[in-house]
Formats: sequence, structure tokens, C-alpha cells
Amino acid sequence: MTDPKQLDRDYDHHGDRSGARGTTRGGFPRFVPAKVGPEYGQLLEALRTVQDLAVSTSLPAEVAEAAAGKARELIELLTPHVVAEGRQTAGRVPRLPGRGSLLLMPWIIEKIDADGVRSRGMFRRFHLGGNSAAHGGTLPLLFDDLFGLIQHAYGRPISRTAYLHIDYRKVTPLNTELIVEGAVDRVEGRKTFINARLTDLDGNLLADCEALMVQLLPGQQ
Ligand SMILES: CCCCCCCC(=O)SCCNC(=O)CCNC(=O)[C@H](O)C(C)(C)COP(=O)(O)OP(=O)(O)OC[C@H]1O[C@@H](n2cnc3c(N)ncnc32)[C@H](O)[C@@H]1OP(=O)(O)O
Repeated sequence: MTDPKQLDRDYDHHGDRSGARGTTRGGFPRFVPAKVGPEYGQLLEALRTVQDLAVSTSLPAEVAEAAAGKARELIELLTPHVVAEGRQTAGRVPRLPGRGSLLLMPWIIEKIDADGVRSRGMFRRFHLGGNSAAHGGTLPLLFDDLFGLIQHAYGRPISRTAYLHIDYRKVTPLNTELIVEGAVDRVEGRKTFINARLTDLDGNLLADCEALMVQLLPGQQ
């Protein structure tokens, strides 16, 4: 990917904040791909399965108690390794589902260039809304993250989503391979308009989305 600083001369100044001690020079963290072995992907998949189970089980008290103990052990193991934003592994492994971030949908990027971005994956039990369908609130996350990638691959400077409009056309199923694909529609000054579609493998349209991303001014966070 292009160095974001080449696309945006104010890159180092979008995090500047005025505080009691004056202005803090921040800037967006620069995301460099993280080098990890297969064990990180295995950990992530295990954690995703735990998430699926956490929302799909009815536990007897002794199982809940044992699980809480194991969860506390895991917290103890991981806590000493917390790092600053931009240095964590999550979100910096493009080949992994959700780029290695549990927050993001466990989807894999298939294509990313100035013409657009396509990604493929499934909503899982963790994403259940009701009656076997994905929760409506999970779709904006899928689209919004895609839009961040689209505008970056298109060569736009650091921007944030000003609005995101989704039309839910058909119920989005769980555990079914789906495709999301989008591209820049047009650029007007600081404004980038982006469109995307979520379809199943037969091409049935499940949802489409239009968003406006606005280029940040120096000092805007
Ligand atoms: C690594 C980089 C981050 C990746 C981001 C990933 C995507 C994200 O999820 S970002 C998180 C969610 N978004 C946010 O938190 C954004 C919060 N909002 C903001 O910060 C501001 O409202 C921001 C920056 C979008 C725009 O504010 P500001 O710079 O004051 O814009 P402003 O000057 O009013 O408007 C600029 C233009 O955009 C238009 N505009 C702004 N907001 C909207 C809106 N909601 N609807 C329609 N038009 C809008 C204005 O009308 C104006 O148009 P024109 O130039 O034609 O007159």
C-alpha cells in the first residue's frame, strides 16, 4: 500500500489536540504490516470460536465458574503485552480474516486497488441478530471498514466517514459465504463518495451502501 504520508501532507497533524498543557502532537499511527507466525492466526480463530460460544450457550453454574477462571488466566497472560495504538498486531496482518482484528468481520481481502476493494467471508453465530440472520448493526462495521480501505487504495488523504447509508434488501444469512465489494464513485474537493454491495455467491443483493468520507483538515482528529 502507498505510504499514507505521501497522500496527505498533514498526516502527522491529524491527532493534534489542545489540552491543558498545550497542543499534543499526535498524528495517526502509521500502520505497518505485522510479522506473525501461524500461531497468531490459530489464537484468533480460537478466540472467535469462544465469542461464538459465549453468545450461543446456556451454562450450568460450575461451567460458568470454571470458564471465568480460565478467562482470568488468559487476561493475566495477555495483559503484560499491551502496546500503544498502531503497534498491536490486530489489524496489521492483511492475509488474516479481519486483518487479524477480532473487532472486524472475519473476512479476507481478495482484491484491493484504486478500482475498488473486494472481500469474502461469513457472518458467524457471534453476529446473530434474530431468526438466523446477521444483526443489522454488523453490516455498517463491514461496510465502514471496507470504505477505509477503498479510499486509501484510491489514494485519498486521511478521511473519516461523515455518513453511511445502508439499504437492507434481503436478510443476511449466517455461516454462508458472501462477498462485499465497493469503489469510489466520485471525489468533490474534500469529499469522497463511495458505493458498495453485499451479495451472496449467486449474486443476490443483500444490502447496498453509500457513504461520504470527508478529508480531515490539519488538527482534526
Ligand atoms: C486511518 C484513518 C481512519 C479510517 C476511518 C475509517 C472510517 C471511520 O469509521 S471514521 C469514524 C466515524 N466517523 C467519525 O467519527 C467522523 C466524525 N465527524 C467528524 O469528524 C466531522 O464531522 C467530519 C470530519 C466528518 C466533517 O467535519 P468538517 O471538517 O467540519 O466538515 P464540514 O466543513 O462541515 O463539511 C465538509 C463538506 O462535507 C459535507 N458534509 C459533512 N458532513 C456531512 C454529512 N453528514 N452529510 C452530508 N454532507 C456532509 C459538508 O456539507 C461540506 O460539503 P461542501 O464542501 O460541499 O460544503
